[in-house]
Amino acid sequence: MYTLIVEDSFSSAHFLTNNGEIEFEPLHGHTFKVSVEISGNTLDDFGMLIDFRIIKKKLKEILDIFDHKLLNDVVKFSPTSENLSKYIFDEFEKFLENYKGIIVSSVTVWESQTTCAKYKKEVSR
Ligand SMILES: Nc1nc2c(c(=O)[nH]1)N=C([C@H](O)[C@H](O)COP(=O)(O)OP(=O)(O)OP(=O)(O)O)CN2
Ligand SMILES: [Zn+2]
Repeated sequence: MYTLIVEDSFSSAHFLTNNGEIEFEPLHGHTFKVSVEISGNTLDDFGMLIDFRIIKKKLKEILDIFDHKLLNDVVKFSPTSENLSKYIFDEFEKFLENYKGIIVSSVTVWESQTTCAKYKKEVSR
């Protein structure tokens, strides 16, 4: 299996919420780093799983929704790294429906240099 990894970042403000109620921490900002892993078994005639440029463009399109925004205004869930990684994963999964044999295997959202959340789907047997 081949795996591609594409990274990008966005800068946003957020505060965490608990069932819609503002959590203990005040409004603050991060430069979030996002890493997307795309996997598949078969290369095309160019020797590519999928062109990096296609993944970079889609990732930027998704992250532009968040960039320089208050995340709480953009999404309906509490904007934790976990929830953001699942949101980005789901967007990529929808996008890759058009590309046979290529899946998004994980999305990692780094909130700082030392903390991140990764979302990947359980493989059901
Ligand atoms: N599992 C998660 N825990 C926390 C998240 C999250 O998304 N998932 N987010 C936060 C806060 O957004 C906060 O930004 C992080 O807090 P903290 O780790 O305390 O970071 P600080 O930079 O403020 O603290 P340092 O001591 O400078 O590292 C909290 N938890
Ligand atoms: Zn934060």
